[in-house]
Amino acid sequence: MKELHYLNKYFIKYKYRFLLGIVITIVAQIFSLFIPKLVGQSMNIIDTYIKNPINDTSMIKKELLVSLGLIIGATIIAGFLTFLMRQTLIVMSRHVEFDLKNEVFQQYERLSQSFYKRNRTGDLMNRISEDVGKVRMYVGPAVMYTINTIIRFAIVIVYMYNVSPTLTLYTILPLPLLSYFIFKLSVEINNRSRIYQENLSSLSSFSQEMFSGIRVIKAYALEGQNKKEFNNLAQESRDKNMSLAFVNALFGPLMILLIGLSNLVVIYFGGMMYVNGTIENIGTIAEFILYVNMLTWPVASIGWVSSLVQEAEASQKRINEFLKIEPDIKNHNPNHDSIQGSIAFKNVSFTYEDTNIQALKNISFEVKKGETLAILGKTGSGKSTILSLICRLYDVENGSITMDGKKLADLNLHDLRNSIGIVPQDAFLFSDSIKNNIKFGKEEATDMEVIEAAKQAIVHDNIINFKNQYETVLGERGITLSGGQKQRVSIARAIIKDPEILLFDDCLSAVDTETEEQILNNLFQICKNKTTLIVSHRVSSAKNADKIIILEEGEIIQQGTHFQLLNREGYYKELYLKQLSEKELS
Ligand SMILES: Nc1ncnc2c1ncn2[C@@H]1O[C@H](COP(=O)(O)OP(=O)(O)OP(=O)(O)O)[C@@H](O)[C@H]1O
Repeated sequence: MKELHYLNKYFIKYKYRFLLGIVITIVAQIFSLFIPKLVGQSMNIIDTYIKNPINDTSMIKKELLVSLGLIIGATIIAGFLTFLMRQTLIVMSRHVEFDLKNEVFQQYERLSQSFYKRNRTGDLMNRISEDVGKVRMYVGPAVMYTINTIIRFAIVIVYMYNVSPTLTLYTILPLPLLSYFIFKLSVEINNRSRIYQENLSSLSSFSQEMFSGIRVIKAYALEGQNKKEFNNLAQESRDKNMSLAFVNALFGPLMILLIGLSNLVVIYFGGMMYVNGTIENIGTIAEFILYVNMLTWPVASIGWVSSLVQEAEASQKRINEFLKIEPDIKNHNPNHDSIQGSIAFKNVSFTYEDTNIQALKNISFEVKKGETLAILGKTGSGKSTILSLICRLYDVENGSITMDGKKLADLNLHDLRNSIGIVPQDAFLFSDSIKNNIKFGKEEATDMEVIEAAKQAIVHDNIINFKNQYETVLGERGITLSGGQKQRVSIARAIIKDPEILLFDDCLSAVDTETEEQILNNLFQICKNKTTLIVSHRVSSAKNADKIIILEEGEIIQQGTHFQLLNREGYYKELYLKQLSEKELS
């Protein structure tokens, strides 16, 4: 139960609802307990008539009708109160579920990039859906049935004891057995259901990946192979489900068997006691049979609830592990910083912890506010890493990175990231309208601003050719943009933000050179007062920059302006000549 203590704060938060739920449960139990008493009384009326038959039965009929009316009344009130009990306690658990989901999600948002590399998306999704769902079963049904059981037990046993202590003892004797069997069965159901869930998650991961890669699958004609793999997984899933269905099917009959057993005990011992005169009224037996039936579910629920608590404990443990993780990148400065955009790297070396790859070696350069720096180099030479470090997705341990003369780590993290507009290499767009995708950079942007940004990114003409224009939905249920269109929407998103620093990570690779030229001309105007870093493989993207650095295996091998570098033998000149001849050829 240690891990579940974490949830106490939610019980405190919803204490009034919780207390109300307990009060309603007590009142509901009291009303439901009138019923056996009234049934017992009715039986006694009949018993008295059988023992002393009279001609005028109208009195008996009247008494029976009154009893019947009272039974119906008590049943309706008890039913309504049970409904209210669920409305308070189960609804409270839904509130806790909502709060906990939000808490986990907020924690996900806080955590750094490295966390996402260590954990699989499926696991993250499971925490927020499956695990939170299991915890809710503890906060809701488990707590509700425990309260219900305790209250019902306390009241019923007192009632029964007052009527006949001996028969009470016989009645409750088989109940621990019932609870034990139900517990064992619930544990087995949970185990099999976990195995089935795991299998189901492999099946859905496989399908999800297949749908995402459907183009490659079709192009390589791999449908048959995939079908076979899917079939195997689906068969496994079916077998697991059947084994789960088997134990599930035992639950009902086992309950009925054990309830029947308890009833037999009451009938047998109650009958014997009636015969030898230990109990006076036959109605007592009927009353006890109803008590037994009222007790069996709460007793059975002890077993079921214990397995729910076990499950919830395991789930909360996993959730707590995530909630306790501190992000690697923390904000050390609560005060606001106004960022100008002068960036300086001094002897920066950087190694990715997980892969142990040294991406940067002793890098030093400076970009002043309003300047443009182009970074060129072979693939894997460390260009994107420089941009990641500027966004403080990782902290450096060797060397220093400063912004406006202040260490990056000493700046307010939110202000730093807010001052940056980044266009990543793999332009990610959300399954939303084009307009909202662009507005992601500035939520309050007007339609005019959206159109203006799209025009600057040379994607406006493409957008207005779509049937729904800026309202066109992208992604799974919408249209698929071409690589170049995606890149340009992503550029528009950065432009609309109007940040102090713009970082373009090889984001023109999928557009033709003519469009590239147009975009670069526009960017040249937009970026006049902004610090701009352009990562590229093309000289055309770099030639107008104030400074160009060339990276090779994490080291700067050349730096200077376009003309300075053209006058030196080396990577840049070779690249220029190669790309020039390619252009001439085309
Ligand atoms: N998130 C990461 N975790 C671990 N290693 C990484 C990560 N990102 C990059 N690397 C490694 O660091 C090195 C530099 O990668 P980086 O992405 O900075 O190169 P790049 O010059 O931008 O390459 P490209 O031109 O192909 O985009 C590579 O060897 C890469 O495998």
